[in-house]
Amino acid sequence: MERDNKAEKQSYQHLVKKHPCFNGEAHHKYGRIHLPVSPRCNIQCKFCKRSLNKFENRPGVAGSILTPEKALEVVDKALELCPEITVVGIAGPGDTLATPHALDTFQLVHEKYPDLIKCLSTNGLLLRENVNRIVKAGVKTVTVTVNAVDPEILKNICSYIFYNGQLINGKEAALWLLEAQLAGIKKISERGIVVKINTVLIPEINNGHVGEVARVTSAAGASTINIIPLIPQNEMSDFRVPNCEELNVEREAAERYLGVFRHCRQCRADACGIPGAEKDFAQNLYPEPLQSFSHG
Ligand SMILES: C[S@@+](CC[C@H](N)C(=O)[O-])C[C@H]1O[C@@H](n2cnc3c(N)ncnc32)[C@H](O)[C@@H]1O
Ligand code: SF4
Ligand code: SF4
Repeated sequence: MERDNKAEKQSYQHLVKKHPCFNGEAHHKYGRIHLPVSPRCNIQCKFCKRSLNKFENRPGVAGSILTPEKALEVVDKALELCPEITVVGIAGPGDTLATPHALDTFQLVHEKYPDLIKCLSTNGLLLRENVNRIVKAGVKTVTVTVNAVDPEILKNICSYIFYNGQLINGKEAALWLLEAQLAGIKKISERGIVVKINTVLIPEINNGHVGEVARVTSAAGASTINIIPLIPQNEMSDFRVPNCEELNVEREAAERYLGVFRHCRQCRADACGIPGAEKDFAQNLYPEPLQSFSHG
């Protein structure tokens, strides 16, 4: 058993050493490409506004939506432009498990580039039922966005979920989502996948609660947390951005339970290059005009 733990620890360290978004030291050295293949979502976070455009620099935005086959071509080109890329990530613009395109894409990328780290970001609603497919597609790191672990708080962040053909809202939606997220984190971490939590810090809604998010998700199997400041959008466009002190308070509370990643740049869903570097290669990859959200 001890040997297994040691081997697990070594493989974890080997993996995160080259992942710019799980490890602060790798952040300035290695690159990632986000493939925008997932147009739709199965829940509605009150702060999220998905858009197709070339000018906004934030999550939920991409210039176009790619098919899995086109995404593979984009990886070929990206590796030529930026050989520092070690991670192929899919982070929207919608949810990666709401449509099959992300897992189809990872499967194609894994067949051609088995050594690249595949990283999937999800709200977790459909995580537990997709564990086998995720593992088979070569995914090694999963980010689950968990904004609260108390349904009374979560119901103020998530308007509704669409689950098993049913639209559910309010506290019931929060309870379903939370149950799915924790069961999914547990199941996927038991398969050796490294799990990071994303928590959007929303002043007056979930501040003072992120330590609890870290405690509960750590017990479920997560290893790292990324606490990201709210970008006021959509139903939360009148909210304020948390200040540095508020962010630090939550990071310190979370650090008791999980490693804290402090370098997030809140990238677009089609970012390409070393996070935070001046040059983003997306403009070289997508010279063509915008496409619509059609292949959902
Ligand atoms: C656009 S989502 C796509 C992946 C997946 N649906 C999820 O929610 O994890 C990627 C990340 O962006 C974050 N995000 C979206 N809108 C945001 C906003 N207005 N402010 C801060 N973070 C935001 C989400 O919470 C999530 O962690
Ligand atoms: S789960 Fe992700 S894509 Fe869906 S609404 Fe929330 S932040 Fe946006
Ligand atoms: S959004 Fe944050 S975690 Fe994701 S690629 Fe950018 S810097 Fe890394």
